[in-house]
Amino acid sequence: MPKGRATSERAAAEEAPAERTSAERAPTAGAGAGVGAASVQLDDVQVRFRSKKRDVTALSDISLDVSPGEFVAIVGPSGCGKSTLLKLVAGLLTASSGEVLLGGERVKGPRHDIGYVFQRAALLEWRSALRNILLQAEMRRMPAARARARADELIRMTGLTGFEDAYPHELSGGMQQRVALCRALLHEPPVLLMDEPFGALDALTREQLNTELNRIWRTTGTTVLLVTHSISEAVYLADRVVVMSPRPGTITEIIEVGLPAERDYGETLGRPEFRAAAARIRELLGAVSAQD
Ligand SMILES: Nc1ncnc2c1ncn2[C@@H]1O[C@H](COP(=O)(O)OP(=O)(O)OP(=O)(O)O)[C@@H](O)[C@H]1O
Repeated sequence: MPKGRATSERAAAEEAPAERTSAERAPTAGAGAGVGAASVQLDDVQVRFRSKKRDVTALSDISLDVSPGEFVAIVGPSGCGKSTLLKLVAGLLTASSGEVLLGGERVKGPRHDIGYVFQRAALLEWRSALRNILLQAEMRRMPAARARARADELIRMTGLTGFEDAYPHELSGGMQQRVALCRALLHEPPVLLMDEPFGALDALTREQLNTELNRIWRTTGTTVLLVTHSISEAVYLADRVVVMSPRPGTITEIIEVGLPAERDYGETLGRPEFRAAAARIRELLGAVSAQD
């Protein structure tokens, strides 16, 4: 295999890269029934980026406790530090002050056990959908039979059956994002981090994927942190929505959505709890952001 290709394959798998600790195998408190989900805690976190040209405080006074199995959405104006917050949890960035804990353990460096999904699916074009998903297993040396069974299950859940041998260029944007989601979930991560995963999709595909993500979250029981610019996506999917202020990002308010875990899309959008939460978030964000 060419060297560049091997490096790209490693980088792609790193999106959701080893073994969970016993602390992370705590029972799931949320809606799901499945894998061990981890808690996430940020305690008085501040992040400053310093260079010769500028000194930017991206996050300030961030304290947040996410229970195992909980779904938390993060909304806020562009540049308020949402992606920075996810990178802290993944250990890709270190806080300037304060602490970040995953499953009760301090995050000291990149956490290869988590799942990460980005706006762009970042699939390897020379691998089929199934082989893109199984890349995760190869990098982790998961037993082949277990990996294949899990991949098949995720493929079924995401409606990709029949497209296992299709290459990325043969898949729609929504299907590519489904493959990225399967890859991120293959090793049953204790935490799934999603950074605007559906931002580049059309409204209808986004709705479908929201419904699938709600079902997958309930089935796997993993903890999810989702960054989104869509208020309705945040409220439809989350147990709680964290609303952030413009830079330096602080937490303005945390909204309890108060909806049952199982959510029919159309029915949920008409519910008073949904409308109340969405209205409050819109009010908090004011004119500064958010698509809907
Ligand atoms: N590696 C970095 N070096 C310097 N500054 C950075 C770095 N990463 C982020 N920043 C700055 O930190 C602030 C927060 O960035 P971040 O990407 O977290 O915002 P965001 O809320 O995710 O934005 P968007 O919604 O536009 O994606 C921005 O001002 C950005 O310029």
